[in-house]
Amino acid sequence: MTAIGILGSAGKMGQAIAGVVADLGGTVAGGIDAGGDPHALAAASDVLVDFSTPGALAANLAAARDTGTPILIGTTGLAPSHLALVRDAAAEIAVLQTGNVSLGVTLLAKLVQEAAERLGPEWDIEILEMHHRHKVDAPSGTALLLGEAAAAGRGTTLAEAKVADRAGLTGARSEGTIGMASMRGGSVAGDHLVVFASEGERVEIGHRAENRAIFARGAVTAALWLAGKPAGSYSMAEVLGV
Ligand SMILES: NC(=O)C1=CN([C@@H]2O[C@H](COP(=O)(O)OP(=O)(O)OC[C@H]3O[C@@H](n4cnc5c(N)ncnc54)[C@H](OP(=O)(O)O)[C@@H]3O)[C@@H](O)[C@H]2O)C=CC1
Ligand SMILES: O=C(O)C1=N[C@H](C(=O)O)C[C@H](O)C1
Repeated sequence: MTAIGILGSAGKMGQAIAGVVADLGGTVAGGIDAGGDPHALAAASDVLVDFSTPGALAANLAAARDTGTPILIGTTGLAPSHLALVRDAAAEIAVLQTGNVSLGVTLLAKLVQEAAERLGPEWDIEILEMHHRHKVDAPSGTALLLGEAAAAGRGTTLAEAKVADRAGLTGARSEGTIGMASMRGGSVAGDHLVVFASEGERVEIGHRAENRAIFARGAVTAALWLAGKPAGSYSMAEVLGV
C-alpha cells in the first residue's frame, strides 16, 4: 500500500486527509507540524502531501529531493520565489503544485480559459472568492489559478493583468485587467465566482466547496497517482483526466 507522509498533519487539511487515506486505499506513513523533521518523514513515505505554510516549503522540498520522494504541494500563499523552488524540484522528483485539488475547480479552470478566449477583450473579467475567517492568504490559491486560466485564454499572464488591491480613488477600470476581490468570514470552505461582464450582460461561472472532504479526497487521489511517477511537473487535470 502507498504510504503518504503529511506535512501539516495537525492542521485542518492534514486531519481531513488522514481521515480519508485508508478509504482510498493508502496508508499514513506519518505526519509533522512546525518543528518536525521533514527528512525523516520523507524517508518513511512513498509520497508527501504538503498542506502547511509557505515558510515550510523550502525545507519540505529539500527533504523530498534528498530522498527522491514525490510531493503534492497544496499550500497556498506562495511567492514567485517559492514557485521557482517548485520548478527546480520538478527537475529531480515528481511534483504537483496546485491551489485547488478538487475535481470541480479543475474543470472550472478549463471552462474559464475557454470562456476568456471565446468572449474576447470587451468582456471584463473579475474573480470573487470567500473563505473562512482563519484563512491567512489572499487572494486564494484558487482565485490565482483561475486568474491564470483566464489570462491564458486572453493570451497574457496573470502577472501582467492582475488587479487585486482596489481601494480609494482607483480611476476607471483598465481594459484587459483581471480583477480580484476576497471576502473572509465564518466557516466557508471555499467559494469562487468568475464574472465576465460586458455592456448589458454578464456570464458568471463558479464553484462552491461545501466542506473540506472534497479537498482531502482530491489530495489523496493525487498523491496515490503521483507515487512512483518519474521526475516532472504534473497537474490535477492529468490526475483527474479533465
Ligand atoms: N490546494 C488545495 O486544494 C487546498 C489548499 N489549502 C491550503 O493548505 C494550507 C493549510 O490549510 P489548513 O489546513 O486550513 O491550515 P492550518 O493552519 O489548519 O494547518 C497548517 C498546519 O501546518 C503546520 N505547520 C506549520 N509550520 C510547519 C512546518 N514547518 N512543517 C510542517 N507543518 C507546519 C501547522 O502546525 P502548527 O500549528 O504547529 O504551526 C498546522 O498544523 C493553506 O495554505 C491552505 O490555503 C487548503 C485547502 C485546500
Ligand atoms: O485555505 C483554505 O481553506 C483553502 N485554500 C485553497 C485556496 O487558497 O484556494 C483552496 C480552498 O479554496 C480552501
